[in-house]
Amino acid sequence: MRNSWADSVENVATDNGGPSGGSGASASTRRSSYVPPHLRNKPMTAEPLAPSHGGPPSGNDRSGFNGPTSGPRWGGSRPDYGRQGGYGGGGRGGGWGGRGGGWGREREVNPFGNDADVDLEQSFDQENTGINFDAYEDIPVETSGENVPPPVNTFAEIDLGEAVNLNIRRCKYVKPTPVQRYAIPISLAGRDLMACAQTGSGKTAAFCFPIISGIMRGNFPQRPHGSRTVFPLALILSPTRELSMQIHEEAKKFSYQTGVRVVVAYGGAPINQQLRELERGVDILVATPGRLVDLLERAKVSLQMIRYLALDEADRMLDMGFEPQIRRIVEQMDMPPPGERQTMLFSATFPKEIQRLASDFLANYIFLAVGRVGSSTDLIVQRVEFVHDVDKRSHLMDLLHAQMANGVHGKHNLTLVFVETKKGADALEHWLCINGFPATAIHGDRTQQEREQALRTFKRGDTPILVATDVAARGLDIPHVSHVINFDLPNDIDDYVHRIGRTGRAGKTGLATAFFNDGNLSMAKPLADLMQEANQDVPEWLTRYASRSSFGGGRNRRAGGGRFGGRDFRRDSSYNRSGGGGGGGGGGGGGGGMNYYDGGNSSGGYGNYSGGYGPGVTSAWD
Ligand SMILES: Nc1ncnc2c1ncn2[C@@H]1O[C@H](COP(=O)(O)OP(=O)(O)OP(=O)(O)O)[C@@H](O)[C@H]1O
Repeated sequence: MRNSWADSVENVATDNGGPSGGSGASASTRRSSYVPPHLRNKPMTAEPLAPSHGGPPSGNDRSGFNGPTSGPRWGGSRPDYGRQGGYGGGGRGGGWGGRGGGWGREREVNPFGNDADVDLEQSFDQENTGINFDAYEDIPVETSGENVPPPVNTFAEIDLGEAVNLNIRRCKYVKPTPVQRYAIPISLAGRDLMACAQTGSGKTAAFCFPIISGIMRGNFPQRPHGSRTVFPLALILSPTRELSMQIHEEAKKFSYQTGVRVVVAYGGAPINQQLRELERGVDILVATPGRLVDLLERAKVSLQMIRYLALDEADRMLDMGFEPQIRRIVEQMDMPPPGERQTMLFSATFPKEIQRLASDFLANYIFLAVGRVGSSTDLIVQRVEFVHDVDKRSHLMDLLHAQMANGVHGKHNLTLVFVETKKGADALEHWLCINGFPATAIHGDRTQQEREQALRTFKRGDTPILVATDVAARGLDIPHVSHVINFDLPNDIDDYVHRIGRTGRAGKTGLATAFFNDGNLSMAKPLADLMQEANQDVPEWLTRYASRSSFGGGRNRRAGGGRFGGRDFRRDSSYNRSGGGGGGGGGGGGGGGMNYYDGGNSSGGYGNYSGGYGPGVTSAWD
C-alpha cells in the first residue's frame, strides 16, 4: 500500500462562576498599554522567536509576518494605538482594552503538554520532509467564484505569522493538506468561503489558521468595555458539544503563545464556569448553537464585533434541525452582516439545497471542493453485508471475535459501532459488556459527564468499543479508530459518509462495515453509487437492490440524483436562470448571470486537473 501523508508525518516525528460582572476589567487594566496578541502571554525576557523563513519582522509588526498580504477587508497590521510600551504587565483582558481577548498576566497552559519545544531550525521549506503526498497527487479540486487566490504548496508560502508557524511545527504538520493549500490563501485574502473536503482532511486547521492569524494582525476598533458583556472577534459554531470541545482544544494549540484567547461554550456543562472563562477574555468563541443563544439572551455575549464566522459541519448546521437557531444567531442578533464579517462554511458534504440556504450568509464567496465531495476517501475500505435484524448481534460478535483473533482489537485498534436509537445504543452496550467485550456508549440521553467519560475511555482504549448514535458521527477526530461498523445504517447517505469518516483520517487507512437489509432499501442506490465512486467492491446483490430502489424513490436526497453534492450550486443552470435563487449575498455582485460563475477552475492536486476520473466515470462535478 502506498504511503500516506499522515504515516509520513509520523515517520518524520519519530525521526526527529457566576456572572460576577466586570471585576476582571478594572479601569486601570483597561488603560494598560497595548500588547499585541502574540506577545500578551510572554514575559519581558522571553527570547525572540527565531523566524524560520523570511526576514526579521520590523516596525509595528512584531508578529513575524513577512509583510502585508492582501489581508482582511477591515484592516491591515494592528497599530499600537499610541499606548505606552511594554508588555506583560497589561493585566487581564489586555490588548484592546476591556475584557476582550488576550491572556494578560494569566499563565497560558501549554496545550502540547511537555512537547512544546520544537526545533526552531526545522523549517517548512526544508527539502525532503519525508512526507509523501502521493495520495493527493491526482485529487480533483474545483474552485468557483471571482478572482480565486492561487493555492500554496507549503506552509512557508503562507504568511500566518511566526507564532502560528511554530505551533504548526509543534503539531508536526509538515505540509498543508489539500484543503488547507486552497482554503487558507482564500481566507487570508479576506474572502468568504464555502468549502467541501473529505472527512479527516484537516478542515479544522483550514479555518482556524486564518482566523488566528487575522486576529493577530487585525486592526480592530476597541471593544466596548465597562459592561458585563464580552465581544468576541470570531465565532466558530459546531453541531455537537464534543466537536466544539475538540475544536477548542485544536484552536488552543494553534493559538498557543499568540495571545489570541479561545473559549468554548456548550450545553450540558455548568454555565457559570463558562461565564468565568468568558470574563477572562475571549477573542475566538467556539460554541454550540443552543448554549450560545442562552448566552446571547443573558447578554453575556455580544456578536457586534464578530469579524470571522466559521460554521463547521455547515450542512448539518443549516439542515432543518438547526437552521432556525443559526439564522437567529447570524441574522437576528447584532452580528455584522455578510461583507462586514468574513464567513467560512466547511463540511465534507454540501447538498445543493443547503448550499442555497447557506449563500444567505455569504458575500461574493468562493466555492471550493477538494476530493470527491460527498464521497469518502479512498483510504477507507468499505464493506457491506446483508444481515437480517435478528442476526445483527451475532454477526457483530463474529466480526469482533475475528478482530480479536487477528490481534486487531485493543488499545490501538478502536471500533466504533453506529446504531439508530439511544435505547438501541444502551441495549447493545449492555449486551456487549455481558458477553465480555469492553464497550461503552455515547448518545443524547446520557449526561454530559457520561458522554465525556465514554469518549475518554474509548480514546484511551480502556473500552475499545464505542456504541454511538449520530451524536458521534461528525467531526470527531479519534486516533486509532480502525473499524467503523454501521450496525444500523442511517437513512441519509451523507450521514453514512460522516460516520465512516471517523476512520481513515489524516491519510491513515481504515475499514467500514455496514449491515444492510430490507429495511434499508432507500440507501441501496446511494450506497452502491458511493462505493463505486470510491472504487470499492459493490456486491451484486446490492446492485440489484439499487436498481429496484431507484424506481421506488426513497427518502434519500441523493437518490435518483445520480451524483454527489459537491458542485457549486451557483453553476447550476436552473439557479443561474432564476438570477440567483433568492440567495441574496450568494451572488456577490448580484449578477449571478449565466456566465458569472463559469470561471470555475478545476485542477488536480499540484498540477492541472485533467479529469481525475477515467472516461465514463461520473465525477462529483459532472
Ligand atoms: N497539515 C497537516 N499535516 C498532518 N496532519 C494534519 C494536517 N492538518 C490536519 N492534520 C490532522 O488530521 C486530522 C484530521 O483533521 P480534522 O479533524 O481537521 O479533519 P476534518 O477535515 O475536519 O474532518 P471531519 O470532516 O471528520 O470533520 C487531525 O488529527 C489533524 O491533527
